[in-house]
Amino acid sequence: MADANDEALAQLIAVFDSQFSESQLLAALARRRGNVASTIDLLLSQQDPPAKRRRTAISDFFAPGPASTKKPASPPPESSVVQSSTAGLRNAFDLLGKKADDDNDDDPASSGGPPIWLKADTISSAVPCELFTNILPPDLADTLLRVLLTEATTWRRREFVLFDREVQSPHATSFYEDRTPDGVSAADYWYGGKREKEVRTMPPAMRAARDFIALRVNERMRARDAASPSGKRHFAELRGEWRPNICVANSYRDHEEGVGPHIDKLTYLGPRPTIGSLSLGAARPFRLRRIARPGGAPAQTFNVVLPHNSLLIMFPPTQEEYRHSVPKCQSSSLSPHPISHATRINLTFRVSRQEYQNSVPMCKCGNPAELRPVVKQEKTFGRYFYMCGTGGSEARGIPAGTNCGMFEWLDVKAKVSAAARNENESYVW
Ligand SMILES: O=C(O)CCC(=O)C(=O)O
Ligand SMILES: [Fe+2]
Repeated sequence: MADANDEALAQLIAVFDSQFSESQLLAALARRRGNVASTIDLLLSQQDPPAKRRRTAISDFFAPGPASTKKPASPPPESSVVQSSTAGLRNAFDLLGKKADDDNDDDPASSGGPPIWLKADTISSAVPCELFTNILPPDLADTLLRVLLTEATTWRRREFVLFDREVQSPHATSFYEDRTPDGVSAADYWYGGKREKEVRTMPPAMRAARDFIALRVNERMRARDAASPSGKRHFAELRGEWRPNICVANSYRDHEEGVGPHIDKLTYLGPRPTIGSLSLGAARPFRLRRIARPGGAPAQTFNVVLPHNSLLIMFPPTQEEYRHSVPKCQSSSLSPHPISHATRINLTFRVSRQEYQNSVPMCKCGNPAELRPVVKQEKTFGRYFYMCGTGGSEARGIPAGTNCGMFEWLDVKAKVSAAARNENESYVW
């Protein structure tokens, strides 16, 4: 096979994972005379009768994202532990018939062994994560939980259509930022192709928690740098201090709620992010599923219970090699908390990197594209690409929820050199 074809094939596999065989991809590529964007359009149109499209993109819908603006959030209910939801809408887990602990998201042929249960003292030997219990002073953890239970009454549930029924995401979400003079701007925070208008300012208890978490994460990052074979961090990672300026908040009312398997969006974080995840309230299992890849380790499910006031640090390459989820679970697998009862709140602190945030390419819908890692293809493993975040644009004749076929490789080395040049310039200046 010619090199150009190889490259094109790799791009198609990066977009479609295993939805088409190699020969189908090559046939489509030949029909479109080697033009990758046009081949993507062709395959999307073949693959996607409307109902199918919804099904294939379902894990995206479960991933934290903005609520639809179709309906306003309902007014805060009386009890502070119940978040807003729109009466009458079913949660998407129910409609899919998701059973407790069901996480059948991967290729069944490569399902790996039985789930492995991890704890704080065993987790880092199995996955690129560390878990710390009692991370915050207990009073701060309880205060923050109370503050967030109140805030969560106005967090949003995403609404979308699944098998022609309107459903809600099985969790409520909001975004917070701590805007520093050179920090991220709320107005520019886009998610899933939509501008996120409701970015909130971190309340003081959240900032205080963030500071404790940053201390621990930086200490562990330095230790990992020192222990790495080169004694250095991977070149594509964030350089220097980990200063989280954005936070995604999620609330799960009870064991029936959760978030489906996903990889966090890398658009603002860049490749190989480190994410600090604080759990508050009810304790319940969190799941990491290693993605099977030819030439890589087989698929494998790992579970870990995340208790109140614990910090899970997801180091690289968690986002590149695993999907994570909070599966719907048995009520007996959830330990209620005296303040929040069955409700669990999670805060993921993240660093939005200027060099990524400020130069997101636009897709053909006119929306910022999404940055994703190649996860399954051995030849292009380690690379990243931008693609349409399934936004659509009525003005441009691209129906809402439709992928426009935009695809672009990220040149990580060029990005790193440009960032280094900028740093040097600021020293000279
Ligand atoms: O609730 C959790 O532990 C995970 C939340 C999550 O995956 C996310 O915010 O991306
Ligand atoms: Fe996530």
